[in-house]
Formats: sequence, structure tokens, C-alpha cells
Amino acid sequence: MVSLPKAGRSGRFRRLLAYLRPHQTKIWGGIAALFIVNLLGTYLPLLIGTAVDELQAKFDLQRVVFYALLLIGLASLMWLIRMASRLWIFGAGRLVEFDLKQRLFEHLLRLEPSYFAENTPGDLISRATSDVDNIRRLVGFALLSAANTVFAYGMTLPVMLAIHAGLSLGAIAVYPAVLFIVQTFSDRLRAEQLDVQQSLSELSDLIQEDMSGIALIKIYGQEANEQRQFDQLNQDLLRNNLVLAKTRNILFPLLGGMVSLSLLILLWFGSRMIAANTIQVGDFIALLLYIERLIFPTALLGFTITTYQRGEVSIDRIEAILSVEPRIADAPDALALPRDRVQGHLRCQNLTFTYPNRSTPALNHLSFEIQAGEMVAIVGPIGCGKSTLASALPRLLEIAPNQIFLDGIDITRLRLADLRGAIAYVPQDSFLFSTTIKNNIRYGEPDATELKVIAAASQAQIHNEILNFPKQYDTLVGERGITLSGGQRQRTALARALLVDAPILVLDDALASVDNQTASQILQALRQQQHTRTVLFISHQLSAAATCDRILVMDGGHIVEQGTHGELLAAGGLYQSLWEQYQLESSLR
Ligand SMILES: Nc1ncnc2c1ncn2[C@@H]1O[C@H](COP(=O)(O)OP(=O)(O)OP(=O)(O)O)[C@@H](O)[C@H]1O
Repeated sequence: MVSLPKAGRSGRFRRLLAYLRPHQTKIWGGIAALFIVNLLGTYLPLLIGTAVDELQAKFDLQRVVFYALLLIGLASLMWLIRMASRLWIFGAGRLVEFDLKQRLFEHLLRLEPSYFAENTPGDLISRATSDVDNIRRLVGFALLSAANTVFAYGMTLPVMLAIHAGLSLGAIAVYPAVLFIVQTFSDRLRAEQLDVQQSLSELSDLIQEDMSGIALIKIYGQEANEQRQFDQLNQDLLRNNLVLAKTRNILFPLLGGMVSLSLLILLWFGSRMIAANTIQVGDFIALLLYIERLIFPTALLGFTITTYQRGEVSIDRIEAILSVEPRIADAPDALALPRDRVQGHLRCQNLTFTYPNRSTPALNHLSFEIQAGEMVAIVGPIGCGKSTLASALPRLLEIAPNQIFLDGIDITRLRLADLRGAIAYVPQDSFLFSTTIKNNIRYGEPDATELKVIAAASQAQIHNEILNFPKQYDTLVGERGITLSGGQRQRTALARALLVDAPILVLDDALASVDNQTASQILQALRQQQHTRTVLFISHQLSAAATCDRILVMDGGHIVEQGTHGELLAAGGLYQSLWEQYQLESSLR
């Protein structure tokens, strides 16, 4: 799970300002509009008070119409300017949301696969959606409401005090209590909000995992168990939401009640003052309207603070992702190696790699050399480190310098894009995107011509099958399209790698679901152009591996034997026993 950075309040505020900076014109425009609205809002009660006093002294229909029209005009103007302020500030909120989603996605694409092994998709998705949404509300609603509250108090209070200091202070005497209550509740609200967001992440994770593993759940009949786990997490979410709702339901009515109390105080003392003629009716009405004006921002203070705090939690959760530096990145002085200059010579020297959460190395002082254009098989028992080696070559793993060399150059000194452009790597699980088969094949070169796509598919021995698909190369595959068999998926993934025509091809058990005969045919086709391509064929299919120029035998993270099929059989070592086991299994099949 992504750990939260210790940002502190000022750190969070700085980040918030950084989010707002690109949209400051809109924000300032919105704040200026709010200022004008509040200025007009402060003037209106004064105008009404004056009108009441004037008309009370001498009734004049023309003056009534004049005041009515003036009030309607000013109120309409206020409405228009308030609309503009909302459009600008809420619009800035939407833009911040857009920017954050862009940044998050861009950032996630820069991180190495191990990050995604450590952080669940459900948690990342929940952060990219609900947390970004919370920040949008912080920028939109909370900012607007906070600015409005400051202006409302800043402009209204002095005028109220000028009208009648005693009565005004009496009416707002309860407001410090309002602030005290809000402050007392704020830490509790924040902690409860964090619990809700955490529960939501856990629930998203479970849904995500269960949808991916639905077949497994059914095979093992674990529906009821999964349902129980879901119930448990859903209960947690419900409980956390209810705890939060309870706190809010105590807080917000309490705030509302305090505000009403201030009106009561005003009415109680004000009506007596009018009777005693110590305050004019117009002034009293103005004070009533001013208190009324303060009710909304004061009552909203709770929401504003909650939205702000929820947004603060979300800023931490988003920054926890954005602050992770990619562990595998270009060195500042990275060397360029354009694809057309790559020979395809590979050398590993004492290559050692230990997974972060493991005590024993997966690759242990592994050394070998492969000549450009050679076709080499890598075989070995399960778990001996073959896949680890395959992902170390294009630096999908964080390997130390001076261990792997491409054409004599330490690969950690090469530009990552160049290194990965030189190596077409087909991993064990042939992942396909939910798009057409054509787009899947030309994924590494989206502009590749139809002819090139067909050539790659033919080499991967999948072309004839594609012609039988409903829309041939335009057939959708994956969730919204047809389901391919394991072998078809693997050959499509192989076609994708062949299309980019990289100087080095690494097949990591990439033909495991393809029958031995087809696998050998594919290798044969590759062999015909092997002068231009170095091939590493990692496989348990020893009959196909036997056709390679050379075989490297791995065990316990390093190479224990190497040679041709004949040489290795004659040596009578690990390869020979793997071969005998393979022959036995083949005869039983
Ligand atoms: N992401 C990982 N985190 C921790 N350990 C891992 C990880 N991936 C692999 N390992 C461990 O590293 C060792 C080598 O695994 P690797 O997948 O490279 O073996 P392999 O030879 O490709 O196996 P197979 O023939 O089953 O594909 C194993 O002990 C495995 O458990």
C-alpha cells in the first residue's frame, strides 16, 4: 500500500497553491467577483434600512417604485456576478482535477513494474478517482466558501458595529463558540474521513481482484467465501461512513442551532430597543439582514472545513504516488544507441539480483556471452531465475551497473528508450489490449502498414487463424471482443514483438501454450533471418530448445552448463536429466 508522506499543514498548502498556479487567472477572477458580490451584499441592507426609515417618515409611491427597481437591479447584478464567480472557481476545480489525473497517469507510466506489484490497482484507482475528486471539491467549493466567508465577515461586521455595536456584538456573541466547536471536531472528522477513504480502497481492491480471478473463484467454489470477505469490508465501510455521518450529524445541527440563537438574541433585545426608541426600525432591519447574511457562511463553515480536511487527506494520498521517484531511469549522461546501430551482442558478468522482499538472490553471479545473431535457448528447472534474467535485460528490474552489456556497453549507461527499442521482449503472460487484433500487433509501431502487420502475424504462425476471425484483423479482442485461446494470445504477442523488428528477441516461455511442432516452426522461421536478430528462447519445451545454436542451462540463479544439445546430452549433467524427464512427460501426453 502507498505510504503517506509526512507533509504537514504548510506543505499541503504549498502543494495546493502549486495545483492552483496554472489557473490563477480564473481563481483571482472568481475571488474578485466574490468581493464585488459581498460589497453589493453589504450595501443592500443599508439601502433597505434607509428606504424603510424614509418611507416610514413620508410615504411616497414613486420612491417605493424607485427603491423596488433599484433593489431588483442590484440583486440581479449580484446574481450575475455570483454566477461568474462560481463558474470561474468551480471551473478551476475541474481544471485542477484534469491536471492531476493527467499527472498521475503520466507518472504511473514512468514507474517500474515492481511498483505495481507492491501497490494494488484498486488502491491506485481509488486515489485517481475519489481522492482527485476530493481535491476538486477543495479547490472549488472550499475555496469559494472560505473566500465568501472572509468577505462576508470582513465587510458586514464593521457596518454592523457602526449601526449598533452593543446589539451586533450581542447577536454574534455565540459565533466564537461556533468556531470553538468546529475546531474541537476537526481532528476527529479528519481521522474518520481517512478511515472511510481507506475502507473504500480496500473494497475497490477486492472487487478488482475478484473480477480478474472470477474463473478461479468458480472452480474452487469460493463464491460464499468471497461474499463473506466483501460483506466484511462493506461492513467496515458502512461502519466508518456511519461514524463519520454521526459526527457530522452532531456538528452541523449544533452549528445551525447556534446561528439561530444569534437571531433570537437580536430579536429579543432589538424589539425592546425599538419600543424604547433607542434604535430606528430601518437600522434594526438592516441588522437583521446582516445577521441573515452571516448565517449561510457560518452554517457552511462545517462543510467548508470538512471539505478542506478531506481534500488535505487526499492531497497526501495523491502526493504519496507523485513523490515516488522512478527507480529505473535514464542517467543524466545516458548514451544513445539507435536501433540501426545495435549489433545484438549480449554479455552478462557476475549478474546478481535479489528481489527486495527476498533474502536469497534470484540471479547469483550469472555470467554468459551471446554473439550477435545467435539463437540461444535458456532452460532450467522451475524457479531457477529464467524470467528474472529475461526482465533484467530490458531493465524492467533495478539491476546494478556493470553486470549486463549490450554490444559491450553497460546497459545502465544506455538511454532506456534505446535499450528497450533494441530488445523485443515477450513475457510469459501474453497480455493483449481490448482493441482490434491489428492494433495489438502494431502496438509498438502504431503506424505500421497492413502488410507489415500481416508479415509479422505470418511469421508468428497466426495469420491463417486471424483470417477466420469474424472481422479478420479488425476483430476486437479482450473484454469487449472475442476470447482468444492461450496459444492464439501467445502468437499474437509474438507477432507484436516481431513487428518492431528489434535486433534482439527475448521469448520468455512465450510459446508454452503453442504445440511443440508449431513452436519449432516458429523458431525455424526466425532462424531464416537470424543473421539480423539475436534470439533468446527461454523455455521448458526442450525439443524446440534443442534446435537452437546453443543452450544455456540455469540452476539456482546461475548458468551451470552450456553447449549444443548433443554436447550437453553427452556431458550427462543437469541438462541430460531435464531431457530424460521431458522425454518421459512427452511420451505420457
Ligand atoms: N516479483 C518477485 N518478487 C519476489 N520474488 C520473486 C519475484 N519474481 C520471482 N521471484 C522469485 O525469484 C526466483 C526466480 O523466479 P523466476 O520467475 O525468475 O524463475 P523461472 O526460472 O522463470 O521459473 P519458471 O520456470 O517457473 O518460469 C523464484 O524463487 C521466485 O519465487
